[in-house]
Amino acid sequence: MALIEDDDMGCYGMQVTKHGLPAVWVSAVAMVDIDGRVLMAQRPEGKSLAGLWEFPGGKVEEGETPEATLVRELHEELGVDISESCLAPFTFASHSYDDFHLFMPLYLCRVWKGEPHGKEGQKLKWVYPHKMVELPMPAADVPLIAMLRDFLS
Ligand SMILES: Nc1nc2c([nH]c(=O)n2[C@H]2C[C@H](O)[C@@H](COP(=O)(O)OP(=O)(O)OP(=O)(O)O)O2)c(=O)[nH]1
Repeated sequence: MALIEDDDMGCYGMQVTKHGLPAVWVSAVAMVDIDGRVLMAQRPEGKSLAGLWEFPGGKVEEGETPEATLVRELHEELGVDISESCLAPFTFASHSYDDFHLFMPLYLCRVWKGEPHGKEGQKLKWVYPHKMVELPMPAADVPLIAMLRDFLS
């Protein structure tokens, strides 16, 4: 007998939290350079949370693993190629915005091919974790800063 019935699971991407918010799964990565700096990208005008600095990544599409999302997103957004085997699970964010609940695994990656550049016009910045508090970031990301600082410094 299945431990969890299909009806209990709901359709992928249609889950709701107890507060009635739709669950949105986003996969994100802290790309770490040789100096221990992390690549941050600024959300462009016209998007939600515009102007805030975020970890590269994006929404997990139906049928995708979070690792596959990052391989796709980093290629599309930054023009870099990564291998799934170079993605180390690090931590996650779980945060209720007004209209959805974000679940966001955060990976670490130290190896990639190519020089990251904002293919969609987004600004990029390499930031030491102890300087991240100075950057405006999405609310979901704020608890992740201390974890990166502790781990990387
Ligand atoms: N990539 C990324 N997204 C984040 C982070 N923190 C955070 O709250 N988010 C949110 C912003 C977006 O609502 C969502 C990512 O969506 P997305 O980047 O794939 O798509 P999008 O800009 O078109 O999103 P949207 O305008 O439809 O909200 O996750 C982060 O560190 N990295």
